[in-house]
Amino acid sequence: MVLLGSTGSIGVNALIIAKRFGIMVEALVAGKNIALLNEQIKEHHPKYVAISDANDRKLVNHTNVFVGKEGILELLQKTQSYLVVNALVGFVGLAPSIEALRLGKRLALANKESLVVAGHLLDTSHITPIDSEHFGLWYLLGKRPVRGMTITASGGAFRDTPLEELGKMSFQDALKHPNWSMGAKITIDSATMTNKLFELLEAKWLFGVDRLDAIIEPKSLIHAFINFKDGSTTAHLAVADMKLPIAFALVGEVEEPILPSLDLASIGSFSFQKIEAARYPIWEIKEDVLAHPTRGVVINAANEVGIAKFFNQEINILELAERTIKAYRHFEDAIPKSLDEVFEIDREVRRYCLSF
Ligand SMILES: NC(=O)C1=CN([C@@H]2O[C@H](COP(=O)(O)OP(=O)(O)OC[C@H]3O[C@@H](n4cnc5c(N)ncnc54)[C@H](OP(=O)(O)O)[C@@H]3O)[C@@H](O)[C@H]2O)C=CC1
Ligand SMILES: CC(=O)[C@@H](O)[C@H](O)COP(=O)(O)O
Ligand SMILES: [Mn+2]
Repeated sequence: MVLLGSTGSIGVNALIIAKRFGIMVEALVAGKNIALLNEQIKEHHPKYVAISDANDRKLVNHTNVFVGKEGILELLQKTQSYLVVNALVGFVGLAPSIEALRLGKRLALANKESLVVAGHLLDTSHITPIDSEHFGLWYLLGKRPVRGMTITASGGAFRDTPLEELGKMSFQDALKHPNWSMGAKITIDSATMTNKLFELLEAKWLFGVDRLDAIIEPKSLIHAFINFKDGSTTAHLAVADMKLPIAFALVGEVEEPILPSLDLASIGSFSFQKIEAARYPIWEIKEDVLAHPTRGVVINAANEVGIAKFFNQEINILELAERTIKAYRHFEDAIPKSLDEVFEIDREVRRYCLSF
């Protein structure tokens, strides 16, 4: 396989699964964590490697090193592997997703931003999602007609913070996810509920279902529900650990233990809460976004600019969502009809969001 984002939270888990199932690792792509990349090279012996920064090339213990965004595409073109795992974070993951699909490879996709910004332009029949909720939905789907789908949210780092204190919370506070250990960007998206908005779009493009919703389940043990036309609802439950969705994405069918079963008696109870826009302002536009799912590129670009500003302490977490909503309303006609237009709109929205 080819693994993009090998030094991240999903990347590290993907290598654990690859080792367990004897999957050959043909190429590794990382960003700035060269120390970990070197350890991975030593253990997995990839034929090709790519990194983000040319200055780090001399630090990499490998002779076939590609560099930068173009380098990732060149590396993909060299590889023979059918399976590409895209665990890059953010918009930077889109071009490699497009290239992997263009090359006829199967795309195991953790980089949900690819689907958020261009889901209507990608061939999802060649994509296997690596996301706990979408894995849950896929696991539950059978032949029976579906009425709707509901995914769960943890509520993120600020689910119990008094509303009047939200504006004072720091980037570091937002990184304290209650249940999952993940990279910084998705953890911030979880605190703002933008991750769940993205996941609704992801579900829309993957499953083609229009009735989509999300609900808070604070234990992150229930990941997804399917409401069938007949009135039945089924739920997918599993320990909060990405190794299960990753194993299925890498291996296909898995018939051996990946995670322990849940002990329902010790869990005792489940509770559910509505997602309120007072705590998660991004939720104000949820219905509109679901009615206009091709506008995800605007939300993503504004959100990425906003996260950088939140990190630099230029704005607080409520302003992050407000700015995204402002951009979403400003660019209401920005509907990409081609992949080129996705890149164009992304650039334009970033310029706009940096101007205020
Ligand atoms: N973590 C999770 O449990 C889940 C994650 N996802 C999605 O999976 C994706 C990855 O998330 P996660 O693993 O948490 O993120 P991390 O931040 O932990 O990892 C991101 C990876 O991408 C690499 N990277 C970032 N920018 C570049 C670049 N310009 N060039 C090359 N490599 C780059 C990083 O390299 P380095 O660290 O070396 O700089 C790292 O290997 C995201 O889209 C996220 O939404 C989805 C569901 C669950
Ligand atoms: C592990 C995973 O799939 C994440 O996307 C998770 O859903 C994030 O947690 P939240 O439910 O807090 O967004
Ligand atoms: Mn998820």
